[in-house]
Amino acid sequence: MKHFEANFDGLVGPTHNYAGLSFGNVASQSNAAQVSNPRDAAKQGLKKAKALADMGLVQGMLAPQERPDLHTLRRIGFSGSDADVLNQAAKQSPVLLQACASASSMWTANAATVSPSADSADGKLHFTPANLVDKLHRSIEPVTTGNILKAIFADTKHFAHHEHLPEHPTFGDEGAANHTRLCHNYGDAGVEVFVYGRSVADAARPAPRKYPARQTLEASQAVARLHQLRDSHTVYLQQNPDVIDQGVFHNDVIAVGNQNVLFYHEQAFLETQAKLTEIERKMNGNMHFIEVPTAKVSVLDAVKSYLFNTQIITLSDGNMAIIAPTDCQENPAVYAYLNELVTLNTPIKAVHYFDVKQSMQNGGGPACLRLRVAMNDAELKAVNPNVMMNDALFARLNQWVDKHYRDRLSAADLADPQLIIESRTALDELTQIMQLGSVYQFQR
Ligand SMILES: NCCC[C@H](NC(=O)CCC(=O)O)C(=O)O
Repeated sequence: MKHFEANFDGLVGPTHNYAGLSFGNVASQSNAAQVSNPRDAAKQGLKKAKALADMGLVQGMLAPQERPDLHTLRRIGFSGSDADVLNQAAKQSPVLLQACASASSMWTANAATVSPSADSADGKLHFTPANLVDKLHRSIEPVTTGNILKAIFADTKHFAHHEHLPEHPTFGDEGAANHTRLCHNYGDAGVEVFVYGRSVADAARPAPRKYPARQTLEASQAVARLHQLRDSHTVYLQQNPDVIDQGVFHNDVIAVGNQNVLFYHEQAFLETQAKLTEIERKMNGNMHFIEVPTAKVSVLDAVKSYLFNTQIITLSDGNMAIIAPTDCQENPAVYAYLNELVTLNTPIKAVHYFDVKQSMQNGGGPACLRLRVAMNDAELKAVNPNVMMNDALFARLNQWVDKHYRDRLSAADLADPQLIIESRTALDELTQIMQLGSVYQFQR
């Protein structure tokens, strides 16, 4: 039986826009009110996904969500026809309309936490959608995310789906962005590293002062229980609150792992040495810890370039490659570091750069755009094949984007009643392309 890591990228939705909704996310805040290009955004993402499929990786796509979310707008008291609801919201509270119109589900690293069958006591592959309670615009994602995941990973013999955690700050959960699974071979029981920003129960632990810590220890522990992980193969690690205050709103902005490689910034964690020792012990040794010193790359440069929001992938020859945003090439310190990294004696031998600027401008790099699912042949056979990337799907989705997406979207456009009609028409067609059934409110 073959074991490997599959990546499921978020297809960027038709309402991709810059609304400055994410306090603590520097790019989101600094690009607020810029005009976006949803068509380019979707195509940049598709290109990256296709390139990984062409490199031999198993690559799927996850469908975007219905936006503007009229169901939520009605739930908070806007009424009448769809056009009335949008019009009232735009007049009375543009920020609520923006929160209900974000295409933020594109960052599927925040869709869910995933534990492969090799790690869980019942031998199933587990999914828990993230509740994303820290941000209003993201807190409305988990129900539809769960519907989409169930439509793709439907077979209950292989896949276990949990409800998102209770919607309270105690259980602030950001999904895979704060979770890294390490292993020697993908089929071996791995070590699941949960990185949290604060502990609710242990208020004595340090916490950020300026920006929110989105992930709590309590949420990480709950997910580990649901996924039936063993303590002997689980590590809880606290993010350094000082870097959260410098814009590291998720752990995947400052660290990334693959197999026995952990690539992270010197300032990423608290109690770094003790925790790395625990990881090394639970992995039974043979780890590659690649620590990037501040002297070579500052936290500021890491946040700007998204050096750590890269994907580390294993190629068929066993070597690893980094999938980086072109922003890393444009930052001299980071580019110099990456050029040096491939010459060092680590499994990482190459870096490939992709332009994902439409997403980057909202604080989402290559790693944010994908949900990793380590699996085996038998499990892959049970996955809905219509979401898997290949020449035909790539061509079909590019046509679909050309047909339905706008090439510019500003805040004012979000109230345009035509936008919701376009979005629903597009998504209805997409659910047929991907054979997802009725996953959206407007289809139920
Ligand atoms: N993993 C990357 C997530 C980026 C995402 N940005 C946003 O939602 C910005 C949306 C806006 O400001 O329009 C976030 O902060 O959760």
